Amino acid sequence: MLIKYGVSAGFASLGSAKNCMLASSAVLRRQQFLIRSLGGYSDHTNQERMQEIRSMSGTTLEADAENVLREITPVLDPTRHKGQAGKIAVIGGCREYTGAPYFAAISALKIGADLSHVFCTKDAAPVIKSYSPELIVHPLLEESYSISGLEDEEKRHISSKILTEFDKWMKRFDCLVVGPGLGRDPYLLECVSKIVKHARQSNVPIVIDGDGLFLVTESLDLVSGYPLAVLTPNVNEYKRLVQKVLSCEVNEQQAPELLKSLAKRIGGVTILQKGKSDLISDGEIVKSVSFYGSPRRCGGQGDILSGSVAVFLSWARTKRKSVDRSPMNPTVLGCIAGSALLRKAASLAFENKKRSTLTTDIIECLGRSLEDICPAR
Ligand SMILES: NC(=O)C1=CN([C@@H]2O[C@H](COP(=O)(O)OP(=O)(O)OC[C@H]3O[C@@H](n4cnc5c(N)ncnc54)[C@H](O)[C@@H]3O)[C@@H](O)[C@H]2O)[C@@H](O)CC1
Ligand SMILES: Nc1ncnc2c1ncn2[C@@H]1O[C@H](COP(=O)(O)OP(=O)(O)OP(=O)(O)O)[C@@H](O)[C@H]1O
Ligand SMILES: [Mg+2]
Repeated sequence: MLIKYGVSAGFASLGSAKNCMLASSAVLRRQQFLIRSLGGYSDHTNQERMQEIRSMSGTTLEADAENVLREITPVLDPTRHKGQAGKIAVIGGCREYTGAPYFAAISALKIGADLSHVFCTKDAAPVIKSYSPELIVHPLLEESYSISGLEDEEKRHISSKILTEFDKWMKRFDCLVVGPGLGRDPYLLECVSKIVKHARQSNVPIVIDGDGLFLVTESLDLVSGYPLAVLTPNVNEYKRLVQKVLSCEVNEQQAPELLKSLAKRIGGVTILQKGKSDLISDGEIVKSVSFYGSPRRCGGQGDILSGSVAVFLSWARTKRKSVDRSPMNPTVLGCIAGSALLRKAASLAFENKKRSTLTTDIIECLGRSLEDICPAR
């Protein structure tokens, strides 16, 4: 069953009937705007999409994303110390991909986390360090090529040293992002599987993205039944997940229902299905973030999203411990906030840069986008 808007939002600030009506009309206006903005396209898929959005109006999925952002973003309190606004670690970065972990880790800082670490392969580390002095970069992981020629016993020894080293850090993190630019090397992925298992034992939330999704699609047990796991698949990653778990093809017509079944089947993990609209489900409710971002599809936007979700999820968990005003799962709140902020920043960047908009331009707009919604004072 899809949750009706206003009941699902559940924030105290939306508690009165009057406020609910105001909020509903704001959502309707947003949907009408979205329908208008899609109206310029004539291809079949977009016609279907318009129909889908119209049919959502009765039982609207659209999250009240700005309110979510306001609710979970902490005030800048001078009594707080370094680390209290979030300590994030990205596990990713290999010989091919150094941009993805950088985008995820720097986005976390730009939003407001205090510390952002990257655990990557030895070869990728100097490159990632050279992008930014703000990141703490650990040249920890090994790929098969760097240990080729070693005996199996030695390989096992290296793998256990990597795990021991990571364990020293793990409990300090509020959230891990596993996968941006991780690559698919079997030795490296085996090591990362062990890291995920340890993180889970320690109840550290984990956002799984990029090649991390390749890993968990092959080994669902890693996340199955873990409520602090968030999966952020793009269109391909989602197709693979649906085929593996539900043994069927993706059906655009029943996207919310399919997503909810998938999240439920993986034991109540939260899934953020990226696309024209971002759809989010924890197996209980489904929410969407649909307002228009940018028509540029440059690589790296999903990496911004995974770093952002990690920060907002951590903030939502902290807020829940202190006030507990929202009945929504903190992982769902983190996804709504991350998706909304990325789309707003992409839209701002596109206003300025048009066709030449790149991921770094979007990252530069994260701060202003959040500031517009939650002024720092
Ligand atoms: N600068 C970088 O270092 C970047 C590295 N990235 C990393 O690259 C690795 C692979 O990620 P991918 O996103 O390419 O993996 P995917 O499995 O999504 O994509 C694999 C192939 O599918 C194609 N594809 C992607 N989106 C599609 C769509 N909407 N419809 C049809 N085909 C589509 C791609 O062109 C690619 O050839 C991950 O580790 C990821 O994190 C990306 O995050 C992009 C930026
Ligand atoms: N067709 C689209 N129209 C509008 N926005 C989109 C569209 N597709 C994706 N997005 C937005 O871009 C964000 C990143 O999604 P995308 O599918 O590009 O991820 P990705 O492929 O994992 O990216 P990356 O290149 O970082 O790996 C999504 O959260 C969504 O908000
Ligand atoms: Mg990606």
